[in-house]
Amino acid sequence: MNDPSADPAQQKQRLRERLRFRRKHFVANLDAIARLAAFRALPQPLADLIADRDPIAAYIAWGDEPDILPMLAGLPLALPHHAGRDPAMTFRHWAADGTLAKGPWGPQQPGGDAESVRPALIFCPLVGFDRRGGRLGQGGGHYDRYFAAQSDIPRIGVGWSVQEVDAVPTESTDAPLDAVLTEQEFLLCGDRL
Ligand SMILES: Nc1nc2c(c(=O)[nH]1)N(C=O)[C@@H](CNc1ccc(C(=O)N[C@@H](CCC(=O)O)C(=O)O)cc1)CN2
Ligand SMILES: Nc1ncnc2c1ncn2[C@@H]1O[C@H](COP(=O)(O)OP(=O)(O)OP(=O)(O)O)[C@@H](O)[C@H]1O
Repeated sequence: MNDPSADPAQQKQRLRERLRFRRKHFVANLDAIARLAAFRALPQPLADLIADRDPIAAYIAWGDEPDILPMLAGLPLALPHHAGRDPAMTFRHWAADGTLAKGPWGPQQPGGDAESVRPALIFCPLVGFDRRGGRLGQGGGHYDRYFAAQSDIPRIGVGWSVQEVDAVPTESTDAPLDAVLTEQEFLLCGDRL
């Protein structure tokens, strides 16, 4: 379990491995109907929160991440974009019929001609989370850097319920989530939303 002598970065890396394993098995064993239903409907409090926000940053699901695009259909969207295999991440406008290309870190991203934009709210994929808004990502610090630079943009983590832990180890560069969406609940964290 948690090794208190390890530094937070090491603790996070161990936790990532455990939670990716847990996520993989959870998704592989999901009942077909439950899988179809998961993340399909916007919970009403969340629908109220994102109304009139333009654009909303989503992501193209990668591996076992939840696919939130059906839930956001019809809304003005942006997606993360990397110009190269470095941590600098921006967001670009994307319409459902817009082109996508494989990005340098794996996930699909908008094509080169898409316009750069500042999202009004960000949905970000989670490897892990806790109920106070602690967030564990892929470990690149990509979202962390963006959140540090644009700290006023509300950020909502998205993950499967099995990705919850008691407390995500924190470092000084971590920015807490304002809310978490799982297939089971929409959880507000802190008092920004
Ligand atoms: N869907 C999606 N889009 C995203 C992210 C994400 O986590 N998910 N990102 C979040 O930053 C950014 C891209 N950066 C990424 C960095 C690492 C990995 C990743 O999955 N890396 C390894 C994990 C480590 C491993 O297996 O050792 C992998 O391929 O599984 C994915 C995206 C922007 N777009
Ligand atoms: N604002 C920042 N400026 C510089 N380095 C940063 C910043 N935020 C995070 N980092 C560095 O990025 C590395 C990865 O951070 P962390 O383990 O928190 O990633 P993560 O939150 O899981 O990943 P991501 O943000 O990509 O989802 C750490 O070494 C951290 O120090």
